[in-house]
Amino acid sequence: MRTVAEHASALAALVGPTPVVATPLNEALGLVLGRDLIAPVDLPPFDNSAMDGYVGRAADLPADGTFPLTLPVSHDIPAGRSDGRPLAAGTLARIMTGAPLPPGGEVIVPVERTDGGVDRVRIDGAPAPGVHVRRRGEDLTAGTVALAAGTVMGPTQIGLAAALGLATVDVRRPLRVTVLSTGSELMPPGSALEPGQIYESNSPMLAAALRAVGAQVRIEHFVADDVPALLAALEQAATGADLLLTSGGVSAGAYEVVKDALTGPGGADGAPAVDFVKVAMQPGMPQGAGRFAGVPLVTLPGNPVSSYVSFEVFLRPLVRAAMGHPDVMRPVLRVPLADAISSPAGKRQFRRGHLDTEAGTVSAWGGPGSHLLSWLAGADSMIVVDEDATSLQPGDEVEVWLLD
Ligand SMILES: Nc1nc2c(c(=O)[nH]1)N[C@H]1C(S)=C(S)[C@@H](COP(=O)(O)OP(=O)(O)OC[C@H]3O[C@@H](n4cnc5c(N)ncnc54)[C@H](O)[C@@H]3O)O[C@H]1N2
Ligand code: MOO
Repeated sequence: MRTVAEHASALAALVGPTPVVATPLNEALGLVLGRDLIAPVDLPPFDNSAMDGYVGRAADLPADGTFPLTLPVSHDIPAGRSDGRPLAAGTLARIMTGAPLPPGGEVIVPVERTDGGVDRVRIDGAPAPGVHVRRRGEDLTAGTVALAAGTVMGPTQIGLAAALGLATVDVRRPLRVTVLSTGSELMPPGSALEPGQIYESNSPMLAAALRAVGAQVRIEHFVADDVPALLAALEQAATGADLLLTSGGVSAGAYEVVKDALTGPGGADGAPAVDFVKVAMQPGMPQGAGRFAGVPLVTLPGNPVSSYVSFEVFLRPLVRAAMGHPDVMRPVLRVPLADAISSPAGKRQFRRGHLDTEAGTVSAWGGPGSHLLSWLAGADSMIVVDEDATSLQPGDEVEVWLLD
């Protein structure tokens, strides 16, 4: 049996980083910069006022001068005025927040320290020159690194890139994943179920989980346990995909369509193109990985909880790494258990968890069965029990992964 770490390494070897592409800013949320973003302009781009008020010359408005003092207002400088009209000696200009300082203007008097006059204004006191002035380049200087390669483009990083006048940023593009579920018992939503049939839930769940980490997902219509039909569906699924993801059909019985279709030589050297393996974990033991038509392929077990846990353990880190994320793991805590749990010897167990933030404990949420989808949907965490632990008591500390 493979360890969890061994299978994770096998998958990592299969899927490389996505290319860095110029991407429109409004499509960059959550994507990772592939190279340093160099500021093309200064921020702020020019000296400007931080206050609505009046701007004067230092010689006309000495901070230790005699106030009140009344001076003529020569002109208005609203934000956006660009003619650069100089400030005549012995006058003030009305200036608004964000408007450029006129040549000669050094002292900003907030409107609150004046009578607010339009043609002439009474000044009740003057700050020192430079106070309330936002200097060109004081936030960022043109030619320096605004955002380093590896930065995740969140709302504030997008704001900064926009302020620098950039329409696109060079980010690793989303990984393109095609999801394909298998099983003759599976039915689409809205259909009437015959005995033995169930509604298909893995592809919507896996697609949503993949989209939540920024992947671009296509769902191929799920296929029956029929090898030619699966091969045809995989051919279609492989077009334009960076990764193929199947669920179901990989365990030990008959009618294991994924295993049946993909076992046997397929690699260039006659080696199997897909390895079907057992991983020492519960749930999620039967796994597979390889290539189909040259495209990396990961085969997940069909039980819904097994499929989702496999996503958390293997796919989520894989997708995040391919997209250049600095952090591929969920936030991890060490938390004491509220109740006893048991775990199979020699397997890493992933139990659905529920945190009690007041008590500072975690409980197993539902049993270990890999069909218990409703308990999975109610869990806020995953409890990870090491391979060598078989019986844990209340108060024992366990590793807990925080889910969204
Ligand atoms: N004799 C053995 N039987 C099983 C073993 C074993 O080692 N020996 N392993 C068990 C484990 S562990 C798992 S996990 C499952 C994996 O089975 P498959 O990957 O072949 O999945 P299926 O047999 O196709 O389905 C299992 C189960 O999940 C339901 N399912 C499948 N796909 C979907 C879907 N898209 N949406 C909703 N539900 C789905 C399916 O109806 C089955 O109930 O094998 C054990 N058996
Ligand atoms: O490993 Mo299966 O995934 O236990 O249910």
